[in-house]
Amino acid sequence: MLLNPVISKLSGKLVVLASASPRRLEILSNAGLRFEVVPSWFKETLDKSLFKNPYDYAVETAKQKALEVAHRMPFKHLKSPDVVIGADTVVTVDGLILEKPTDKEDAYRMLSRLSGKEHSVFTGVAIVLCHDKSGSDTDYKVVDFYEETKVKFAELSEEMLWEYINSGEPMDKAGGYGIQALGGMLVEYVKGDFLNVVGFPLNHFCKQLGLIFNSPPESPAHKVKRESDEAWTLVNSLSEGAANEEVELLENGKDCRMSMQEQNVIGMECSRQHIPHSIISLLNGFKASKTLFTASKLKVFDVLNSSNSLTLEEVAGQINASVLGTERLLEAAVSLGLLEWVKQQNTSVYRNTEQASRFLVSDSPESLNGYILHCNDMVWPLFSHLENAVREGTSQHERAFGKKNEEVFQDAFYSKDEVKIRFMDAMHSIARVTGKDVATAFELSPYKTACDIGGCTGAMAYEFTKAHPGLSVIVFDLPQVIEMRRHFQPKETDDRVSFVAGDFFKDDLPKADLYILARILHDWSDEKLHVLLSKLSKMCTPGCGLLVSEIFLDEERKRPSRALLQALSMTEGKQRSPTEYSDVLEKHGFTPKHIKHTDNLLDAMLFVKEDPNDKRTLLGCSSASIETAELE
Ligand SMILES: C[S@@+](CC[C@H](N)C(=O)[O-])C[C@H]1O[C@@H](n2cnc3c(N)ncnc32)[C@H](O)[C@@H]1O
Repeated sequence: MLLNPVISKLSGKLVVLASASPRRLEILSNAGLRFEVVPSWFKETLDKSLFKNPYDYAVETAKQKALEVAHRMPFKHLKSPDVVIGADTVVTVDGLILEKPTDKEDAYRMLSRLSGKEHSVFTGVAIVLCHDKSGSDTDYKVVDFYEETKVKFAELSEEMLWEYINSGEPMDKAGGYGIQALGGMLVEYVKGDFLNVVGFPLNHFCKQLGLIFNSPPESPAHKVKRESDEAWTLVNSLSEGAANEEVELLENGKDCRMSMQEQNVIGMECSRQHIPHSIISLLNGFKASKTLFTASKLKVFDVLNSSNSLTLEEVAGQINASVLGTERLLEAAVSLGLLEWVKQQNTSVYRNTEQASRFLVSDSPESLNGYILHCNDMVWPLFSHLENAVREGTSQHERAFGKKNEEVFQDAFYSKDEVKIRFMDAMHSIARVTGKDVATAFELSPYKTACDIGGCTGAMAYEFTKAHPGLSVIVFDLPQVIEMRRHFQPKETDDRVSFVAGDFFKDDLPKADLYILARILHDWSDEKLHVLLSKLSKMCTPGCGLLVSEIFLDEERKRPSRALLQALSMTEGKQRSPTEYSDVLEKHGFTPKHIKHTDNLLDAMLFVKEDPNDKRTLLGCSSASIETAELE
């Protein structure tokens, strides 16, 4: 277990990431770190001219971001973090520091400066260690560092620059590009840590953690305790300067001493007997999911939300469960970072973590509760028959629910009102959280009327009208769904959203100049897609748009695993890559124009209906942009 333990050394501590960047969040959570996100309120307004070097500026900004959160949390969040991580990434070229572009013109200026040249990307990182001295008094120790990576851009043509700027990707990124997505196509080479360019130098960070948490050698009496502590190995092995030092590896009760050089020579002799962390996570993954589902179903997060904090007995009383069972559930939830267990005066109480308050409490604006209950009641029983699903290549609906499932939606989801509301709630919760990113993925001002095909509760449609003041949206869905839509009406309704009932395979579709297909196409086979797409193709005049939002597989169909795992319980649908979607859509005259990976569950692709007699520019999209989309 050589990779993860330095991170797991932090388990049990309240670690906070003082950054809203989804890329930093992804890098750190992929590394196995458990943390809460509390975006810093520190404004990035330090006077750059006061800093001798660009990295001094990035480090100071990172430090101020982290300290602001460390100081704020005890008062605003009523809890004290143990460790706060701040980071700031800047790009430097020609002696200038480039941060995030303020608008498209600014992005253009930045990217033209980078064109054809090598530049440096610096990420400053600050790790604030908070130590409670007594009562309200806290000591802060700051460890900071920076990492530099050099990146060379290819020569960028004007069309390429604007194509990239219009994709929307540059706007929230230092230097105006994201190397992990479309921006990767602009890059000729990278010298140094790639993740540093993405926004967080993971390797350097782990080394610093190793240094911070590397305790001095202890007496043999302490070693016995350490045998169960996986964290020990990496804390030592990642310590900076440890290359020639003796490190201690305690594996399965054996104490092997060797230098770091020896470890390299004899390979993983000592660590071979460790089960890889990824396999342990998989072995326990279903237990963790079911813990989340059960806590949601028993309304643990709701009762804690209404009282802020409760003792074990109080939670058990409110959720109407045994004290012993509740204790096990709450302890497991604490270990998963869903709850906190804190001492208050003479008692210990449970509280929701920041993330649980945002995403797990059923009436919070970003609640995923509907989707979680759908996973528990609908997806979980299907997955318990996975072996049969694989053997037979069919949906296991009949085995799981005792009923045939000939028409996916009508039979599985809409046969009973209770099940229908649960399914709609699941769609609603995901659409509310992802809708804004999908709605703002592309410049849509040429379109005035849109139709959200299979738009369910209208949650996505409301995000589109919010984002595009000139757009009105018709939500088209099955009659059984439309009749229930009032259950999900938002507080502020919008006259520009209207609802039409119908079957998209059989009935006429409303006329619009943009059609939205969010999480629709993956549900159907290629044959059914052709039925729907030929109807859409007939409705569309040249220039009409078609926005597909799905989880896109990569071209090798290897990732993301959440899409491939979802496919395991599908009835007749399948997950597809951008090229696979393009292939199907192009057969119906829709040309791919732009793609956006939103970093927020759903990706999006914009297609435009071509005039069969005129393959040239439509709606301001040049043929160069078509090529870019095809390359994707
Ligand atoms: C997976 S949900 C996606 C909902 C919504 N677009 C979203 O992203 O939240 C699929 C939607 O398609 C609708 N649907 C399925 N078959 C349909 C049909 N034949 N005609 C109209 N709507 C249909 C379902 O009722 C459901 O609302």
